[in-house]
Amino acid sequence: MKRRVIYSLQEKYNSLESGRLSTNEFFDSLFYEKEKAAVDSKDVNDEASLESILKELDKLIGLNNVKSLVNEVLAYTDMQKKRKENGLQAQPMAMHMIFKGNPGTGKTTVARLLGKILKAKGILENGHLIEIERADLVGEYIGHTAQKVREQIRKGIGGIIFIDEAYSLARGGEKDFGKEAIDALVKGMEDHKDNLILILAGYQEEMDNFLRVNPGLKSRFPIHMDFEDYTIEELVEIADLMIECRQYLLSISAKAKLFQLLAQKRMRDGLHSGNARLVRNLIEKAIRRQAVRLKNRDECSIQELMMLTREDFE
Ligand SMILES: Nc1ncnc2c1ncn2[C@@H]1O[C@H](COP(=O)(O)OP(=O)(O)OP(=O)(O)O)[C@@H](O)[C@H]1O
Repeated sequence: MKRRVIYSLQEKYNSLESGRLSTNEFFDSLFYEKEKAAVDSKDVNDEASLESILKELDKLIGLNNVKSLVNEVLAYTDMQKKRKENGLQAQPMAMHMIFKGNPGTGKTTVARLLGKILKAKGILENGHLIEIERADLVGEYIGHTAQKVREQIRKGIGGIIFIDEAYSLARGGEKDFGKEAIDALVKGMEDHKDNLILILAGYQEEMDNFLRVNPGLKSRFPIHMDFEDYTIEELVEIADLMIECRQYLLSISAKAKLFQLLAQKRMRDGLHSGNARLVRNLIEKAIRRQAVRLKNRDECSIQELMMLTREDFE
């Protein structure tokens, strides 16, 4: 890229010397080259990082509905760009979302990746995620709520505001400042609709109720995504992924033990047993126990340093 610019610079200088370019034209063309080089290299970087974020998304186990939604969004933005280039109307898409699902089903992880993807696509300026809850929005006296909401909106601009257990905003009924927080949020998301995405997240049933008692909200959140509970087999695949990321290995008997533990937990606590969050906790605990098991050894092979055994999960 640099060589091409320098070469054309030499050419331009020759044109200036021979009088084919005026001094003004010469300098204008220099600015054009500089800006074009910057835009080109930004495109290349964005493409590269988009590819690596999409790979990260693809690696997540299951979540097929999420993956196909991301595909739709990417296709839509590409088509809008092409339509614009051809002089057709291009509508920006409202992308406020509702995420419904139990804890540990990947809602926050997906929201974080979406932020990065939308940044790489040039839809959001920063793509950062701020995670907030009722206490960050609802104040204690008149005027306090509006001030708190404004502050959170300010922090979220250019990225995503993720409100966990969003239905708790409606918890206190008519007299509570929660209703004021909802109204102020709606105003904020309208004011900044081109550079801010709001995601309301929480348990399926509670979210459905929340949207039923606030009918005006539903239409403002055009994208609804259900995060299903993982099967035990999927949880074991998630475990494999987490272990690989941390550069550990799972012995065959450790894997069988992990399967057994996950199935027992699911039997005992049902679908609230923690999904992928439970897997992460079990693995982190096993890693600590492996450390205790090995700490008095004089020497450890690489394999021993990496292997989690059945006893680490007992
Ligand atoms: N499909 C998946 N593949 C791999 N890892 C996953 C998957 N889903 C979740 N995880 C991992 O499980 C952990 C918990 O996920 P996350 O925090 O996104 O869940 P959540 O639905 O937001 O839960 P909570 O509501 O409790 O915050 C994270 O470490 C995340 O990376």
